[in-house]
Amino acid sequence: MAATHKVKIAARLRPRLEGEIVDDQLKVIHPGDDSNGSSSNSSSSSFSATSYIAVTNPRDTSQIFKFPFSSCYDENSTQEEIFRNDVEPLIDVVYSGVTVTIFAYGVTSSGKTHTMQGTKSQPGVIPRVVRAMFERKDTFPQYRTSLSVSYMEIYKDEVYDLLVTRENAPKLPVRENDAGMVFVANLSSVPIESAEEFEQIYNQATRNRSVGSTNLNRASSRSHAVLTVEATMIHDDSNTTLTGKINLVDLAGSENNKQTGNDATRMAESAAINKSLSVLGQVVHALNQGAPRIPYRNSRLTRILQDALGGNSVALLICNLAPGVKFRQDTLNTLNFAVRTKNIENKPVVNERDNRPAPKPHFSAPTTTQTSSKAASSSLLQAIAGPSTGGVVQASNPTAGAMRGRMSLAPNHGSSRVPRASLGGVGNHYQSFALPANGGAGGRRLTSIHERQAPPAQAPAPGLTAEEIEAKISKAVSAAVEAEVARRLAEKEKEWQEEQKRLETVIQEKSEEAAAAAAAAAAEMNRMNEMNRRQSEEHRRYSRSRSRTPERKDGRDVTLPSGVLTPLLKKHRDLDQELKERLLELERKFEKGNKETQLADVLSPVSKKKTGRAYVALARAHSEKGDLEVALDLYRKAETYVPDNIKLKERIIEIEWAVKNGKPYIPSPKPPRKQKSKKSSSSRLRKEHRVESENENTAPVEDGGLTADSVTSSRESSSSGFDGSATMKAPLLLATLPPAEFGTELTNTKRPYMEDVKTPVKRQRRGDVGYEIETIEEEREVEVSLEVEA
Ligand SMILES: Nc1ncnc2c1ncn2[C@@H]1O[C@H](COP(=O)(O)OP(=O)(O)OP(=O)(O)O)[C@@H](O)[C@H]1O
Repeated sequence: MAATHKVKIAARLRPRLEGEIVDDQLKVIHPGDDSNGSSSNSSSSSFSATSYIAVTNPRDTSQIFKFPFSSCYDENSTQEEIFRNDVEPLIDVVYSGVTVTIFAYGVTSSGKTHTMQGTKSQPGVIPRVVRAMFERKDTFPQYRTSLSVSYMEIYKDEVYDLLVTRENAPKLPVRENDAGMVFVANLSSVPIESAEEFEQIYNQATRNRSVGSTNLNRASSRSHAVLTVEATMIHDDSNTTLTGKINLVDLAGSENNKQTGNDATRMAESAAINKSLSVLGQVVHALNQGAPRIPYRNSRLTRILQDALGGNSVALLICNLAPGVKFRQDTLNTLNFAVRTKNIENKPVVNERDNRPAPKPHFSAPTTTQTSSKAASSSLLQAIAGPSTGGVVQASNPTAGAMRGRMSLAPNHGSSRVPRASLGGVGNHYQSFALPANGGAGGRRLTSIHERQAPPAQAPAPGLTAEEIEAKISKAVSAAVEAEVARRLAEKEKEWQEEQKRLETVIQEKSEEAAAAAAAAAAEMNRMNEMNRRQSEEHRRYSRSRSRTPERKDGRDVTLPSGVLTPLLKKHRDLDQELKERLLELERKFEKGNKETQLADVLSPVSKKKTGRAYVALARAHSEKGDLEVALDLYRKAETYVPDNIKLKERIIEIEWAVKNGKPYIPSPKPPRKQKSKKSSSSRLRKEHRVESENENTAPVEDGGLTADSVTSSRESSSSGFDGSATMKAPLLLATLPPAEFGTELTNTKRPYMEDVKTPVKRQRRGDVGYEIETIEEEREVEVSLEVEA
């Protein structure tokens, strides 16, 4: 008959902590409470089959979720109550040779460690269990009973022995024996003689546990801790050993990194914690769904808890709840997890071993079962089964007889730290009797083989005695059994290797992904740094040149005044290598494939200057209009014709800067034409100037170029529209400027800039008079210098 025991759930709400904002949306309701759950703050917490946890839906406060559990503890509950109600009855189950697992689950800071470990004044489940184990130890006079303890933590998905000093603690492998039992290899087990001795060992070991401070918990567990107390009961008369165990698991809490304020180390821990808890959820889900494959192997935590979830142990889940508002969603998650877990059915078995030497296998030997211990555990399991338990619980080990004698290694308790079996019960030199009841047991297979071999024995060959026939059959059965065992071992080994390979591939992939991401991030970082460096370099240069004028005036932005760089650049022209390179690059860029360049090549020097001036004038008109990108383009075209004009280069840089930084660019008023006779000393220049002066009002076209003067005269003579003759005379300019825009621009730019230059009042409006004069002087230079240099 199938013996099942559902995982039992106890929910515990911790009291409010100092500074915590708590509302009344999470309550423990006991039978007899009114509909508002007003009695949940009764002085004594309650334990009842019909208690439930009530949580108001955070999205719709009119809706209340109810989570009924066989045990619900409110914020006034004591450690003693929880122990008496839910834990103590399990002690006798342990002494009947069954494995019991109690685990505390909940969000970080919900009180798991408090419940399991407690404090000196309020000892939790662990110290109370050990005390009770010692108290019960001598009540089974037919057994010689000894207790031992092992303690491990799963930190970032690696298992460490907490009973050895941290420096010496290697990562321990999790393995599975051929009967499908999971165990931690080389985990030490320490015999204990008294509760006091245990406490000493435990306190020391707890200091080895990974604990860290987060925003939510000053001493937050960064690992899952599993303490196992094992009772070994030797029955001398029957020469059998009964092994009962209790696993006490303090899980690390699920974490929301936004709330915990985790740093990089804590984040890595948190990721491992959350991942293992998520796999735990998947395991529970798969068990509920009756999935063909349960993902125990996806984390070490679930592999180790395998026996407690759908395995062969009796399990109690203590669900810890935090009352704070900030935990509301986590509380709902925890309760949902608990609801799903309570449907999981385990099939507890009695772990009993026959220490007598193996009898010769006999095909017709009657199967001997350990009825006394089975009966004891069966009745105990029935006693602890709550209303949620599915039917009569009956532990059985149908193959104990079949296994008899073959597993005769006695557990070694002689030395103080002996690598021993832990959860699941099988160490490298110690065999458990627990066989999975859900189909994979080697023992069952052996039984069926035994049965399959039986028929030939019932038809003895003629001429052989009964003993001879029996011997032959026994030999055949032994051979078959050995072959089967070898096959199963090979299968397991293959499976294990495949799993290892798969994990290695996953790890490899993940590390490659991480490396690629890190490289990309580093490259991006370098690019950003380089950009920042360039920008600040550029900014520094400009700031230096602007240091004579305040950044802001009357709260409004003052853009970089044009021409302000002139003295500086002149002075440091040869030294400013970067600027030179940039200018050269700009020249190259615009020279390459530029029609203007080709045209400039065939123009005379004078025509080049004139065309350049024309472009400057147009560019200036655009910049005054705020159309900086077009202006920039025109200035660059002008540069094609007058590549050596330093003023022009400065202008281009200034406008580039303004465009790049989204700043306005306010050009100074158009400078007055210079008296060329004053500036120029060469007769050649004077002659050219004369020619230009003569042609000033006729807007001459020379070699297809349009002079700045022609545009200027058009501007001054026309208040609207575009001069058609200019269209004919300036084909190059028309290509860059639509007539309509040009007309607008003519209207807008018609202003008496000559007067402006000379009127102190106007200059004062912009601030510093001296500065203004200087600026305008330099402005003037940009355009006039074209003539001068020609
Ligand atoms: N029932 C309780 N009575 C009084 N204080 C409690 C109770 N439960 C928890 N606390 C207090 O709440 C705080 C957080 O509890 P605890 O460290 O046990 O949480 P935890 O769930 O183990 O957290 P983590 O997962 O981060 O380790 C502690 O200061 C603890 O003393």
